[in-house]
Amino acid sequence: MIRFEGVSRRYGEQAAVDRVTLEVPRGSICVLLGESGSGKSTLMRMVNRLVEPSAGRVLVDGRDVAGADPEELRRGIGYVIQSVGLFPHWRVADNIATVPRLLGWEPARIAARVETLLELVGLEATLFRDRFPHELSGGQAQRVGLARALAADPPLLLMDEPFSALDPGTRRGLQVALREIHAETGKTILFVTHDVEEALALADRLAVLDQGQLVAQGRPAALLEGAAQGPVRRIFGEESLAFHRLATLPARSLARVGDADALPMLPADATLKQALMLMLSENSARLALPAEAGFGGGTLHWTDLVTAR
Ligand SMILES: Nc1ncnc2c1ncn2[C@@H]1O[C@H](COP(=O)(O)OP(=O)(O)OP(=O)(O)O)[C@@H](O)[C@H]1O
Repeated sequence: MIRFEGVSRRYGEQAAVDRVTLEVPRGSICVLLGESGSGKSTLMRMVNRLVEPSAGRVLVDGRDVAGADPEELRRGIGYVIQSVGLFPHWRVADNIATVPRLLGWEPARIAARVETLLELVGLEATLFRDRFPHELSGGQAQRVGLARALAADPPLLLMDEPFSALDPGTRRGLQVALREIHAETGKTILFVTHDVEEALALADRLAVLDQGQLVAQGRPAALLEGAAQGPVRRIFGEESLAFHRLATLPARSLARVGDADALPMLPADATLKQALMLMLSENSARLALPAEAGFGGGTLHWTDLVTAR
């Protein structure tokens, strides 16, 4: 879907992005992770031509974006940023309808689309449609921003630290909402964050940037397998690596057959990190895992979890 081929971006002597080659498969959530100044936003903004590469090229669906008309390109790519950027004097519905209007959709089709999108992002249409941006909380505004980016049903979404200004609870809620929307719509999503937990909560694939260079890429579990070295070790935090690794593994991978009666119950798709958190909060060294298609259910034991590799 997106292919960066040896792309660099220089500002004077400095390479903000340095010879990055990376493929983002169709339908995946690929997270660009790195410390502040590592080049994440610069790399992402090459996709919708807010930044032009000094070298290399960016392909979307096999086509070099350098040959596309920037306005037209951007209309086909959803873009969500931290500051949301809603038009303050427009109601929520009008904000969401920005691109469909530009595309000349009929009013009835636009109104129906706005309703669908508000529901999709978890906002009741009758309550929110006619509000102005200043009548929304930060989390609600970000949901509207997401609805606006999805309005014309673009196959690709670029999301640049969209949840960074929100409190931890709201942020987790939006991460869950985004995963659900992704499962429902199958969009390809390129997501920038410097937050390791957010990256692991969202990513099908991770691309780790350090000083403009791509230093690791792949599935989160593979990336954190064994002893991560160098910048990856630093970015994930040496003392937290084992904990983060638990977030990449399904709880059911360590399930034993056993009597689960009266034990605290995990969701079927929980990770080992969620299991550890539930054990701590419930003061229970054992948990139950529900049966699901292809899995007969079972129990999870603290001793297995702490010795997991
Ligand atoms: N227009 C510009 N002119 C000069 N330098 C720039 C410009 N844009 C970015 N840079 C530099 O390029 C480097 C990478 O910036 P970028 O914004 O891509 O990093 P980032 O990883 O997204 O950081 P953050 O998480 O803080 O947003 C930084 O050192 C930044 O100062």
